[in-house]
Amino acid sequence: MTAQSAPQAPSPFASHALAGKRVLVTGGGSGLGRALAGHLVAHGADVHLWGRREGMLREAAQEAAAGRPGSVHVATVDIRRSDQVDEAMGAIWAEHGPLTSVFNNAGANFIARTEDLSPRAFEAVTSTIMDGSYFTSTAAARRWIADGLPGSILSNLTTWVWTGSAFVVPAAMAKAAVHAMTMSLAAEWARHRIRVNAVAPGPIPTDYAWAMLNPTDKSSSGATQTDRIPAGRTGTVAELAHLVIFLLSDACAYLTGQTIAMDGGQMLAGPGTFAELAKLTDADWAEIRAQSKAASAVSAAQRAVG
Ligand SMILES: CCCCCCCCCCC/C=C/C(=O)SCCNC(=O)CCNC(=O)[C@H](O)C(C)(C)COP(=O)(O)OP(=O)(O)OC[C@H]1O[C@@H](n2cnc3c(N)ncnc32)[C@H](O)[C@@H]1OP(=O)(O)O
Ligand SMILES: NC(=O)C1=CN([C@@H]2O[C@H](COP(=O)(O)OP(=O)(O)OC[C@H]3O[C@@H](n4cnc5c(N)ncnc54)[C@H](OP(=O)(O)O)[C@@H]3O)[C@@H](O)[C@H]2O)C=CC1
Repeated sequence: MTAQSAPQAPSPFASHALAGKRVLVTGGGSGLGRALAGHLVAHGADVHLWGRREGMLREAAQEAAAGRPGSVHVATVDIRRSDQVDEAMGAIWAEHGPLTSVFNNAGANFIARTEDLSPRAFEAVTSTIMDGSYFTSTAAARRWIADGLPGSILSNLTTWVWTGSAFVVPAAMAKAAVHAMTMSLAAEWARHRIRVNAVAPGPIPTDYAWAMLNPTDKSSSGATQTDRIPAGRTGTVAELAHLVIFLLSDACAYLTGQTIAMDGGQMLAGPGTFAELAKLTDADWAEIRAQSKAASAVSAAQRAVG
């Protein structure tokens, strides 16, 4: 299969689609969170970026706020620490006003044989994804509920929540836990007008994810190979941004409890399917048809009825 080039995917949304929204993006100093921040600002949102590296957060804010100075704010927060999360959330409420939306995007991951992982390695990954998403979501929601305000929580998961994945077991487990949180809190908090959803992107190359998931020339796998994706390419930040903007907007106020995959068909083209036959030529298919029809004719000739 030849790799397809990504379409430009212009935004289908008006530039005010997120006007009045104040969105927290965890893990906003790098990768997807950093790139998404610019799209959120371009659609009218004010954005708060959290992460542990102050320099990167400041650079990211400058980049994202280029079109609207003052629209992006940063704070250094380790989301594994509930005390830090609560203090930083309180500071947003006090200094900027209530958030409208939380995007649980921060993540930690690396490929490793599970039998080699130390307890600290397991915890480094699971606490970032699971505890961090829980602490951040509840710190915002407690305030929304107390203030009688609506809110929207969105988490950045992966298709491993449905398939699992070998060699990234702590991340697959923790993302599945956040998937469960998404469904559970959607039902619990709908009466407070708090929506809880998630996205599950397929591969969208970012520097750190690829350093962690495909670090050597022997570590390439179906998870990161373009030719194993039916769409023939990886996803783009713009495509993810459009889904995120829609889910954070008021256009889908009745949509809650859902995890939406956007992976070019990757998850559905696993090794137990025939998806790899997309590489066959017309001649290959003609030969396949001839062979299977011949086998069918033999079997038909042996039938006693019909
Ligand atoms: C099946 C269908 C296919 C689907 C395909 C989907 C395609 C792509 C999907 C991508 C999904 C998700 C990707 C990502 O999340 S990528 C994000 C990557 N970004 C990050 O990880 C950013 C944050 N990362 C970090 O902070 C660090 O990398 C780390 C996770 C290691 C945590 O750092 P921290 O400073 O907290 O921890 P330490 O360095 O002190 O280490 C803690 C213990 O962990 C051990 N360790 C660290 N690295 C490794 C390693 N590479 N292998 C094994 N063990 C490791 C370390 O030794 C410490 O343990 P000990 O004290 O016991 O030694
Ligand atoms: N790239 C891809 O193909 C895919 C990515 N995803 C998900 O998208 C998200 C972003 O990944 P990506 O942009 O690729 O990778 P990055 O490594 O660039 O992003 C991860 C971010 O999380 C932050 N982070 C990690 N630990 C903490 C912590 N304890 N407290 C606060 N922030 C933290 C990091 O900043 P710092 O280290 O400064 O704290 C970093 O900015 C992840 O959840 C990932 O699982 C999902 C599917 C596919």
